[in-house]
Amino acid sequence: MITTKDLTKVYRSRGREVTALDGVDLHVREGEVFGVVGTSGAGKSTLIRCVNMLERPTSGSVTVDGLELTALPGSEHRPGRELREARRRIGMVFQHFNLLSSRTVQENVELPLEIIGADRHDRRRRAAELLDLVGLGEKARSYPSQLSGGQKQRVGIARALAAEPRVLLSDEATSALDPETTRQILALLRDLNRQLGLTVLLITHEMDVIKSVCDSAALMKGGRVVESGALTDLLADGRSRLARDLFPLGDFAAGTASSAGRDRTVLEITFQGDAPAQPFVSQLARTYQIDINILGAAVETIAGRMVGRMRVELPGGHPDNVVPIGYLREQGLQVDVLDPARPHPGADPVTSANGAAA
Ligand SMILES: Nc1ncnc2c1ncn2[C@@H]1O[C@H](COP(=O)(O)OP(=O)(O)OP(=O)(O)O)[C@@H](O)[C@H]1O
Repeated sequence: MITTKDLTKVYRSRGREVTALDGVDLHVREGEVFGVVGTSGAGKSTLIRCVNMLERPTSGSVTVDGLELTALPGSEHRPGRELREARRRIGMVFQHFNLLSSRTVQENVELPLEIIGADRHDRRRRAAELLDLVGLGEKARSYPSQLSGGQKQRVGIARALAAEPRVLLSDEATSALDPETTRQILALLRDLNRQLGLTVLLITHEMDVIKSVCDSAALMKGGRVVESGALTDLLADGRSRLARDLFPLGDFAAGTASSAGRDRTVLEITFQGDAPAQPFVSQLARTYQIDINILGAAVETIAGRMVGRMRVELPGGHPDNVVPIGYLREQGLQVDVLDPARPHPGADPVTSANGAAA
């Protein structure tokens, strides 16, 4: 639904050049919620602004719903007719809502319809429908200053949907909201994605946003996408940095004090879906008559799916445990053997669960 190929954006100001995007390839499938995460300055805002051509990329292509926007004439400030029409089919939600304070809620939602010349009756009907859809039917005559942050963002979402877009872009839509309101707005985005078949591309610096609402994600760093994919695939990849940030196990020691100096093997076992139903630790202990030390465990719901991770210690070195490790893998579990000297595979997280830079 959205594809960028080798997208670059170089800003030039006062003789300096800043490469904000450095060859970004992104593919967002129709009907999915796709999150782009990364620390400040990674290029997320530039990417989303290039997707709807609020910024014209320096090179590369952007295709949305089968139309190559980069091939359409016009600059970012003076887009041609085709580009203006294509942009209307892309809704955009902003961090600071961008509502007009002199207009009522209803009039804010009607604005995109006024611009495309819809008649008054249709505008009113459509705005009323959208306000009901976002749960704000009774606030139609209020002004933005009379609304809470969450309500303002609901108006922003209703306005973004006015021209019936197939794609919704969200630029840090929940960053200015408290955690409970964030949860409600993300749930609304998810509902709209499902009810309307809307494809959603959102950018965020918060891993929790990715975890609670996205089907797929990309991690950006220094203007590049360093990793991307469906969350379930990323979580099944022991080397995925995104997976590790999405689901940190915590700072469990790679080994215990009692085992210090002794030969041991530390495993990290990741399970998804039905796999946790199996009592694999006790089965392993019984089958191979070994004592298993559990160093840490956590279970989370990510992309609507239960995912668990457990760190265990087995007696003996890696060569002694090849058979038990093979047994676990045969059960459909993902098993990573940790290096005791470097206990966190794929370490060097770029964001933490609460979004702070690491
Ligand atoms: N209009 C501009 N002119 C010059 N440089 C810019 C401009 N906009 C962004 N940049 C630079 O491009 C880089 C990427 O910025 P961008 O805003 O896309 O990052 P971001 O990941 O969205 O960061 P944040 O989370 O802080 O918004 C940064 O180095 C930034 O300073």
